[in-house]
Amino acid sequence: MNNLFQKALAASTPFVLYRKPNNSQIVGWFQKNKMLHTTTKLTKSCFVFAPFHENEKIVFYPEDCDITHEFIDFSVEFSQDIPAQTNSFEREKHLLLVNKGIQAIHDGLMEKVVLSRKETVTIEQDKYPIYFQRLIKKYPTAFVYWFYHPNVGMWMGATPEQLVKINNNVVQTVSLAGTINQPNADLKNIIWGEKEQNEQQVVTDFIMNALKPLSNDLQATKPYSYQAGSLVHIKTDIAAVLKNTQDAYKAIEALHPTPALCGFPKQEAQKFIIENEGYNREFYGGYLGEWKFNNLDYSTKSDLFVNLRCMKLDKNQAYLFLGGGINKDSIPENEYEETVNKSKTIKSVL
Ligand SMILES: C=C(O[C@H]1C=CC=C(C(=O)O)[C@@H]1O)C(=O)O
Repeated sequence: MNNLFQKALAASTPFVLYRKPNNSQIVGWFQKNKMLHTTTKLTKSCFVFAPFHENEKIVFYPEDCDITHEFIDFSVEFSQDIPAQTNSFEREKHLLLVNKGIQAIHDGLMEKVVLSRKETVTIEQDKYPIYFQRLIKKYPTAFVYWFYHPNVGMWMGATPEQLVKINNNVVQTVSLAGTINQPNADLKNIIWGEKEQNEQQVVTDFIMNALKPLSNDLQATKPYSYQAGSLVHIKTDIAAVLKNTQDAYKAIEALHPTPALCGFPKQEAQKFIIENEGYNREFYGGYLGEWKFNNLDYSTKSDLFVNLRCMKLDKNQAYLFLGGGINKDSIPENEYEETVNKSKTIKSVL
């Protein structure tokens, strides 16, 4: 087993282990004490763990952490896939929520809202490292992480969605939305429905408008099909050259949370989520990763991901966070089914 796992298991102090997409190294940040560092604005270089709601404090690990890199050197067994089970109470609850969202869209309150539910699964506490190893092996193109802070809790996930990759004055991001369940899909030949195309276009338009004031050179690819585990999404790659490198953080403030996790218009969707979802998303739908900023020359080199396909771990329980984009063409039963399919990303490693 990698030394990093042993170190994480023995740690009572805050840590994060992560493996970037298509990378053969695991990075570990270990804080030297139990302090909880929070901020409302990212200024110094750090590992950031930001919540979904912008008015809640951003957690970060400062750069003076013990930072270690280690090549992936383990093999791990997979247990048999447990078929995803339908809980009729959870299903009814989600159908009611989605129906309410569709009604609000028909009433003209908003165009799109991402509605989610939190599902509890029984797990084995001594298998946390195994769950993490399985995520690493199973999702080579995802950002896979294991985060722990005594005041925040333990989180783990395998996200397919980059929030931003920033290299000085170039910001790269993606519009990722629309879902079908199709393992090993023939990506070139997928025909997307209107509901999914619209759902993703809302995200692309929002990102382009958010970045426009900060850039004179903004480009987007055509939408294409992207495999994330057994699911396929629609994806557009977007790149902006910033007028001012100092605006890197403004780009994050303008983007987060995008309509891939929140909705459009942002304020209305966020209000609807708070008033109707019935639980606090905490760090689900937030973002995490490396924020590198040098205020002497204003250089930035950051790699941040949206926190989804994730779970919060508490002893022998895992809480899975499962959401989906709702628009005027949504069919509630299909939306529930989509959350069941999304739960397999995590359930297949438990
Ligand atoms: C909100 C989630 O996924 C987002 C990312 C890709 C596709 C999505 C969708 O089809 O609804 C969501 O916007 C989630 O996995 O919890």
